[in-house]
Amino acid sequence: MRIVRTVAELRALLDDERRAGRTVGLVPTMGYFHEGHASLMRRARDACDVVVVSLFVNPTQFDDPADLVAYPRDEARDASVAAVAGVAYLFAPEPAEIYPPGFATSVTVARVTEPMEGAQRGPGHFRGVATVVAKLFNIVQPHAAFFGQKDAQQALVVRRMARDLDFRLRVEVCPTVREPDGLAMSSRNVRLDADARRRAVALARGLEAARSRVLDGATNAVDVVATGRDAMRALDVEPEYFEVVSADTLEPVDPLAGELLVAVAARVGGVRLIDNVLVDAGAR
Ligand SMILES: Nc1ncnc2c1ncn2[C@@H]1O[C@H](COP(=O)(O)OP(=O)(O)OP(=O)(O)O)[C@@H](O)[C@H]1O
Ligand SMILES: CC(C)(CO)[C@@H](O)C(=O)[O-]
Ligand code: BAL
Repeated sequence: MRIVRTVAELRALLDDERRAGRTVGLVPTMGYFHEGHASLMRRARDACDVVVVSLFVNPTQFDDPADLVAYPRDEARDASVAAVAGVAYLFAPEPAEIYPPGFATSVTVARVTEPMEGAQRGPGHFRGVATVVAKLFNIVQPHAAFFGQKDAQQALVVRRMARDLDFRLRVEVCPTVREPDGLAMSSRNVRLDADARRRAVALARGLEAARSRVLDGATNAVDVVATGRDAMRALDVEPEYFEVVSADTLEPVDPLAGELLVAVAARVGGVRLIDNVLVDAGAR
């Protein structure tokens, strides 16, 4: 596996790969790899001949400077995880390579960016995500790009942007990988102390309780949300938001029907976590 620092070098390498007839898969990340990241890399390796992983803690998507400073980093360990997963190129640029002096452009996606993470983290969050992902799509020009369902709203934002801006690639969303107790893997989990780690399972428990309530026939989102919130409070965790919405548009559904996204965010011991499940209300 080769570590690449510049756009020019990566472009030259990938031009050679494409000339040789090989397909290219891209896995965008912010590093500090766990099994969720590795599963995306393996899926990309199965689907494409050459896998590029980008490792860039994108400053423009952090509205909270403390969150950016505290974001965990370990490039050496990440490089070995990526190599084992069969990655060909680890693109790990400095911020000035992505945002050179004079940089003045951003990509704004309307509607799906507005609720949940957009409302909590501020309008800059998804603008930062969409802008850097658009740049990565243009730099790498992959045949397919792989994202995790754990960041469900981000995946919808990326799909919307790719469709609206005519990017010629397939966006694939891969299942959430969980710890044995159900906690969704996340780079930020490393910041949980022992008590917070024990209580962090509240997000998965709340989502499971809500899913059961939908599958038991609930038609009102308010009831489902109350069930989910109660299950979380049993572990002394108060959600920032707990929503049951259309999985396609993130808009309210009343009465509950079709493919639903149940999504939650909560601070546990000072660490902000998110999680979600898809529930097919048509299957009941
Ligand atoms: N548990 C997981 N299962 C599957 N995919 C995941 C999981 N966690 C993250 N991903 C995906 O990996 C990609 C890179 O995410 P990122 O580097 O931000 O990791 P992260 O663990 O989500 O970090 P954090 O949530 O702390 O920002 C994203 O597409 C994200 O959805
Ligand atoms: C997609 C992404 C790499 C953009 O910085 C980031 O939001 C992430 O890691 O999910
Ligand atoms: N994993 C989503 C990127 C972020 O938390 O900023």
